[in-house]
Amino acid sequence: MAPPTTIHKFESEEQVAVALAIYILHLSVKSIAANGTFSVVLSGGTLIHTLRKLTEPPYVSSTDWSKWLIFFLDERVVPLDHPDSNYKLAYDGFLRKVSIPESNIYPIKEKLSPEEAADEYEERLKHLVANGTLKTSPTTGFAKFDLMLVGMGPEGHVASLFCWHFQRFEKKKWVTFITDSPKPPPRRITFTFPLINSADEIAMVVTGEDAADAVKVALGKHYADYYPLPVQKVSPEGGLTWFLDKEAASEL
Ligand SMILES: O=C(O)[C@H](O)[C@@H](O)[C@H](O)[C@H](O)COP(=O)(O)O
Repeated sequence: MAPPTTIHKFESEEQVAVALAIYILHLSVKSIAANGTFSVVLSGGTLIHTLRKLTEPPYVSSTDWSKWLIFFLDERVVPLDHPDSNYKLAYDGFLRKVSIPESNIYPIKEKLSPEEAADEYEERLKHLVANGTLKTSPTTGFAKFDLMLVGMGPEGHVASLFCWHFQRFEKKKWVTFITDSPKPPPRRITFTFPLINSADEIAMVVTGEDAADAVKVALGKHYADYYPLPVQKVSPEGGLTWFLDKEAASEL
């Protein structure tokens, strides 16, 4: 059965940021009470800016940051201090402003090829499942994160799973790689759909008018028979919640 999908539309990106912070904090309290931790997967892109309210009062003091575990949905294979690094983006815009212990943050390993970096990240996730740090999905056997925060490109890509690129069809691997990403830089690693869809909760966070056409394809009523965009394959075991501003929702 398809998971429940909730669509929130807001007048402004500022309202998206506030609603997103409240939604995340609510989930953090629930997960920490249930598991003792809150495992969160971050995208790059505009999402990190939209997370800004979490770092500000009153939200910043409404969660136990020491229980958060941070992972990366996709990452550019560059040094962690490179301007293209999603880790650097997340660190500068979010992580350095809150008190998540460094040992709870899982960036990619540097100085590996894309293939090696993907394999190493997958092995690390499997180890965290084996030692009980991460939950596992009883249905798929993949790791089950409490929350994935997913952005979407204007042509409907999510993570580094792009239209017309085979990585979107991966069934077995947890993490794979791409060396010809149409969005620069070309060398990246990315979670696969089976891992993404094993999540408890996914928030699709999409703002700005560039995204409006793909939002219409993903959520509109008349496009179901066309070849699906990557974003249309997002279907987590738990809930799916869309956060849209007026511009992103303008074609709905
Ligand atoms: O490496 C990346 O670029 C991101 O992780 C990517 O998957 C991003 O989430 C989308 O491209 C949306 O990006 P925007 O929100 O900037 O459009």
